[in-house]
Amino acid sequence: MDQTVTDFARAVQDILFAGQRMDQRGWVPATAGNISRRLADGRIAITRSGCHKGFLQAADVITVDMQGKPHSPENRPSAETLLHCQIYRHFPQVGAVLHGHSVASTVLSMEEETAALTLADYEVLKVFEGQTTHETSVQVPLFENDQDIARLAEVVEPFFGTGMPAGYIIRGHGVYVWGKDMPTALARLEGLEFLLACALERRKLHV
Ligand SMILES: CSCCC(=O)C(=O)COP(=O)(O)O
Ligand SMILES: [Zn+2]
Repeated sequence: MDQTVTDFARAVQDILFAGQRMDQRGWVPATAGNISRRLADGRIAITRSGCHKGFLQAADVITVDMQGKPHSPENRPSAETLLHCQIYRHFPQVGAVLHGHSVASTVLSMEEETAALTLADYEVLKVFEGQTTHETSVQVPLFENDQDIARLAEVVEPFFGTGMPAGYIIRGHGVYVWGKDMPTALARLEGLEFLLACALERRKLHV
């Protein structure tokens, strides 16, 4: 079989699996969230806008170019496609991007008054690249939500230069994470969501 076809078919399987996994964990309620995978030929495979991520069909995965333009004009890619493309442009080694709307990321990002969530002293911090001990802290940047995704991307843009080890959160909206491939991105998301759930539990204990 043609290599381009095989690569796209694998990307579709990766995206469907990720959607089911994220749905099982309660991170993509209703039609929330979006999922993408870089293809070997430079295109991006991404979820169609408005699909439930737990029940994705192969036809719900479409392709866009690095500027977010769909290859078939009748296809409407995720409303947040530009945020995926931005990550792929900044990190050539990134192969998959995930966006979810968990309770913990939504609530904590609305409650936190500073510009980042600090996650410190957790063993699971080691899920993030370069972390070898629990005696450390990771800053997850928080950005104001904006329905204008191009404008939101402009606000996020400068942070790529400063290193964003864990991903980022849009306030009251959800989290973005990425990895070299889909399993790595899913592991990062699982690690980050665990840490956010811990942080939320601790805040509840301390009220
Ligand atoms: C019901 S969630 C609102 C839109 C959103 O934030 C999201 O993640 C899903 O948008 P998409 O266009 O990718 O389906
Ligand atoms: Zn969203």
